[in-house]
Amino acid sequence: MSLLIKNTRFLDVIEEKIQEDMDLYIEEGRIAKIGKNLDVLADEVLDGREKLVTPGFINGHTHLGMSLLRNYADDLELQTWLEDAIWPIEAKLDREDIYWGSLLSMAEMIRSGATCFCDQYYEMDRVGDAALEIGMRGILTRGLIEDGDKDLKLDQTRALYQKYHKKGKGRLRVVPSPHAIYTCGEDYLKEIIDLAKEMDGVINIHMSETIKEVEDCKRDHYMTPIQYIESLGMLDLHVIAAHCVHITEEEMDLVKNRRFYPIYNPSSNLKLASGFTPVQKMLDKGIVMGIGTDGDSSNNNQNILEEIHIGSIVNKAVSMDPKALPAMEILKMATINGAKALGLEDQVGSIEEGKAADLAIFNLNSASFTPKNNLISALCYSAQAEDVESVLIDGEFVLKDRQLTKIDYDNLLKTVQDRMDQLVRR
Ligand SMILES: CSC[C@H]1O[C@@H](n2cnc3c(O)ncnc32)[C@H](O)[C@@H]1O
Ligand SMILES: [Zn+2]
Repeated sequence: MSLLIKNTRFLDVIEEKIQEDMDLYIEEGRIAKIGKNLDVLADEVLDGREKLVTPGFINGHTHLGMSLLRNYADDLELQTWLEDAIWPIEAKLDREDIYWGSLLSMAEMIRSGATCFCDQYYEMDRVGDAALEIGMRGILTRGLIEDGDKDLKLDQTRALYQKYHKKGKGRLRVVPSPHAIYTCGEDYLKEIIDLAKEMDGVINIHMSETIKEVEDCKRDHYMTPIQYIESLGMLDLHVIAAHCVHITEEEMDLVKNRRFYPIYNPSSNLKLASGFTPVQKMLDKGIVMGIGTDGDSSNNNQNILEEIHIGSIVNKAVSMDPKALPAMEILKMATINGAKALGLEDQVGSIEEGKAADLAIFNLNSASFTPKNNLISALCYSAQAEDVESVLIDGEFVLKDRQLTKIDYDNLLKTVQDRMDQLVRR
């Protein structure tokens, strides 16, 4: 199956510009050729004149199964939200709730142009099944909280790795994932680090999200959270570190030459009142960052375009600098730098020959893109999810003319509603 997108524009995150009047030739799931007036025959030709093609966006931190809990527990700070509201109801979620909730989150992500995620949750085999069904790329991480089942959870991570790592033509990865330093003790964290070394040397964790986390860490370990994980040897790994809201300059210096990748979650940090991530400071130190939506009970959606927009403008206001986190910089966080953060830059994150054809195709005949003064600005500041006309993953349409191609969307919405109605009665 081959596809030629003719006479189009695309977001080039390497050259940091919009490439105009280009042809993109996609064959066997890859971007095979990029150029002007390509002389190729394709099974399908798409007129790209009123379109803008971007790399599929990368959602670097999610809890996909949480979509059943959208608008369920609002207006609380992290610890109260988790302990009094979220963990009690999560204990009632079954495997099928998590499957359907994850499918809904994936549908929402695709409908806003995202093609890849890094998810931390429970029942991750069902999240993997949902990803295989809808065709998404992603990292599956079984969230590890230390309790009576701690060894069982490590075994579940091993089993997940055996069954899902590199499945779906290599689109899925499995990575060990301590939930946070405040839910895993020192020995358990060390065991997880050892497990990560046995696997691919990658770890996914919530880091320095709240002032309470930092203060408790200083009280218990006489170190800041990043000094603490360094003392455990975690910084020898590739670390996908969600949040990093309360990170000091010293900590930034500690991680800047390591494979430590903070994932910015602006909506969640705003809604849980966790604080403001010093994104521009970290970027200035050369730290590579991704961006993520977090879960549906702290965001409360999986719209990656909204995250890009909010993430940029909040950072400007907080730093009182309109030049902070400009459109191209945050678009890179959602594409090439997000791919680096997840260790997937050889495969995705940019429109380059040889990379997987994970692409979002925007329809420019919309208010958000009219007039076409600056398409990079439009993607960050005015684009809407409805402008995402089609999405390809591995060269296959997963969204075509706003229709999800692999699943029944109406049935999905109905099933999630039914399951939530049942859940509250359980
Ligand atoms: C053990 S699976 C993942 C676990 O994380 C919870 N969670 C969701 N959002 C956050 C957040 O912002 N900080 C910390 N923990 C979070 C989720 O509800 C699951 O219980
Ligand atoms: Zn999270």
